[in-house]
Amino acid sequence: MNVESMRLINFRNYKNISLKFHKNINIFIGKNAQGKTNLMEAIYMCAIGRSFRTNKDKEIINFEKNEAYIGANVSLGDYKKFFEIKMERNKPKRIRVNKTELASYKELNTGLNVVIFTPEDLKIVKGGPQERRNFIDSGVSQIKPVYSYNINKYKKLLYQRNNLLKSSRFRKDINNLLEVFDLQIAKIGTSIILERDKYLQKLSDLASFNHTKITDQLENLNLKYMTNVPILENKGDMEKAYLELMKKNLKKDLEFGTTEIGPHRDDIIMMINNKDARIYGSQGQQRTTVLSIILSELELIKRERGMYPVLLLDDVFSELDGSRRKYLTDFFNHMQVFITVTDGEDLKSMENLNKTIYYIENGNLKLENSYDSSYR
Ligand SMILES: Nc1ncnc2c1ncn2[C@@H]1O[C@H](COP(=O)(O)OP(=O)(O)OP(=O)(O)O)[C@@H](O)[C@H]1O
Repeated sequence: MNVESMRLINFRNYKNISLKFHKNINIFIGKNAQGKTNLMEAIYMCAIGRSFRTNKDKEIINFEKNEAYIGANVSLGDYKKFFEIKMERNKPKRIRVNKTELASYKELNTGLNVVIFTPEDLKIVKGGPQERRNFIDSGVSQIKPVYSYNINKYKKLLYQRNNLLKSSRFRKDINNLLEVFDLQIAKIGTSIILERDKYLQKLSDLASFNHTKITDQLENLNLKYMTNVPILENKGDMEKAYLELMKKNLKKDLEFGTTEIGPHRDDIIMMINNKDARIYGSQGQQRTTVLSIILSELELIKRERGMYPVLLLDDVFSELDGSRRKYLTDFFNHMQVFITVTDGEDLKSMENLNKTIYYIENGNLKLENSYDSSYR
């Protein structure tokens, strides 16, 4: 799959531009604050329907304007799609695919897949459990769109349950009400845990393979999914065990006004040579862990969707040392990649690869002729 072309109108610092992309490597070179990440954001939005930087669409609209537009022609194997996103101040954004309007951006999930790698991703290792849950949720959603529906439903039910717990003193019917909620929560929570567990097992095998190769057999990476609900083979039995646990914990839940049991407390433990990477990993080891995981995500999407996703590398390429950069570059043959750099020097490892380079200055683009090594 690849993004063939894109039109941006009043999108951040781009007034009105049309871009044609290379089906393999695209590079955006520019000094700081010129608009490189803005382009990554626009591509990401075509796949996921929302930004990776903000939940507020109005921030994306050019400061001086009231509307913004993204249009993108996307090739998905044998067929093509035309995505359009229109944003207006103080109105929900509108999304069209092949000129048909979608009811919500969540419906967009079945089209284009993207994997993004930014310096912020270090949080997957270093940050709190919420960062790791978000990471796993966005990974599962890309290959199983119904999953994000379940996550949203679960969050709503949990919010309502916690509100009920907090108001329990004023309600005589609290036990009956909670019973209704708990049945639904255990059902949806079980599905979420099983999906996460399945995804993480696959991801862990691939990440461990990548990590060993990147580190020249020196390090062994192991990812372990942690949940406070027992994972059982039979889904019905698991739901029952989940409900039992909720019942056992009810006294405590009522006391604190929050729900203890469930996937909102899940975490992923990342072990390098049997030591917790979050606590004992050096900055370099943590970075390599993220790289191993991101590369595994690409492979998982390929397995599930039959095509590699589009890869967005924002500000990370120059941060990697030579051998890691080489390992990453070897993946580039298979997919469309977008890379941002501030300095052309960083691109030496890609000298002989086919690519398109855009120079970016204050929301203006200059295209350097596409370079095709096969004509040399
Ligand atoms: N809504 C907006 N309207 C107009 N300009 C905006 C808007 N949002 C951000 N910008 C501008 O976009 C620029 C930042 O763009 P971007 O984040 O893409 O930079 P970058 O080239 O990736 O920089 P760096 O290398 O520092 O990461 C800034 O000049 C900022 O003022």
